[in-house]
Amino acid sequence: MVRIAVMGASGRMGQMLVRLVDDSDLATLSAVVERAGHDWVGRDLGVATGGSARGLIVTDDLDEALEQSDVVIDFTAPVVSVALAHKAAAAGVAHVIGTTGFSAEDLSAIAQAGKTGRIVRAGNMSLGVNLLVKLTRQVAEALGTDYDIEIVEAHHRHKVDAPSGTALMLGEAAADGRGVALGDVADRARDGITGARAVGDIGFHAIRGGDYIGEHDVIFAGEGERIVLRHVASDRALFARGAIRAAIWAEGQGPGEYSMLDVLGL
Ligand SMILES: NC(=O)C1=CN([C@@H]2O[C@H](COP(=O)(O)OP(=O)(O)OC[C@H]3O[C@@H](n4cnc5c(N)ncnc54)[C@H](OP(=O)(O)O)[C@@H]3O)[C@@H](O)[C@H]2O)C=CC1
Ligand SMILES: O=C(O)C1=N[C@H](C(=O)O)C[C@H](O)C1
Repeated sequence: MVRIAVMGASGRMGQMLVRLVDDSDLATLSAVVERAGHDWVGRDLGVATGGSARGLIVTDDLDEALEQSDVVIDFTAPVVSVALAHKAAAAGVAHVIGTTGFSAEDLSAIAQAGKTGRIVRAGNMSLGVNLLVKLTRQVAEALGTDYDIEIVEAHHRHKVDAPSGTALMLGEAAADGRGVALGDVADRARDGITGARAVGDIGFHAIRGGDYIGEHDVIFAGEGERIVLRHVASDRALFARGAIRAAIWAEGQGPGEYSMLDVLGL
């Protein structure tokens, strides 16, 4: 059994992960972590989630949690995930990062931790989206810049980052298919007299509202036709299942920063 610690256990993804690790025949829940001062800290996890006591106390002691675990799964916030990447690497614990919204500096700090630690990081842990990443690359390469690429994503009202991690993965794949760097062609905020669309740009649009779980369209708009690649997530369990699969996979790997494409063999 792979011993899994869940970071940010009270969050939307944290609670889903706790449920699905409990259901897994291959993994066991070794620790649940929340930030210092959180009202779950020191409480039994079962009681904190509205059930009966189960003998697992929510902790803010990360060192102790890492000592008891083989892998830590982390869907929290960039500042938390960057610090944890280094701590987990030093403790010899694999780190699955689902957090999104990283800056370029954050990403290079995580890459640094991946020189000694084992990290799987993906802005989306679902099989469907990772397949869509492969398809987007392929279609972008086949069509070229006669087809304008626009990426539209929709998420719940609580989401704090835009574009979504998934939208950025899809944008990277499209740019890669065209042999360009996304940073050179991304158009992330149109407003006012923008001028006509520049050839080769990749546009991003973020809808925020209600209880959307996560929807992504990659639109290839040409003369006389449009191709739309779409993924709709209708259950957060999708992401949690992918993260647990990544945790079990990471346990057997050497140092490095891996993606879900590695985990899924895509
Ligand atoms: N890769 C993927 O497949 C997916 C990625 N995500 C990403 O995961 C992240 C979390 O999403 P979601 O669950 O909806 O967000 P939530 O806000 O519901 O959960 C985040 C959790 O992390 C906790 N947290 C914050 N700081 C710390 C800390 N120092 N130590 C431990 N826990 C901490 C928060 O506690 P508190 O509330 O007290 O601050 C909260 O419980 C986002 O970046 C989101 O984009 C989401 C779904 C799928
Ligand atoms: O914040 C979310 O909820 C999600 N975040 C990820 C992202 O930024 O793409 C993945 C999923 O779409 C849900």
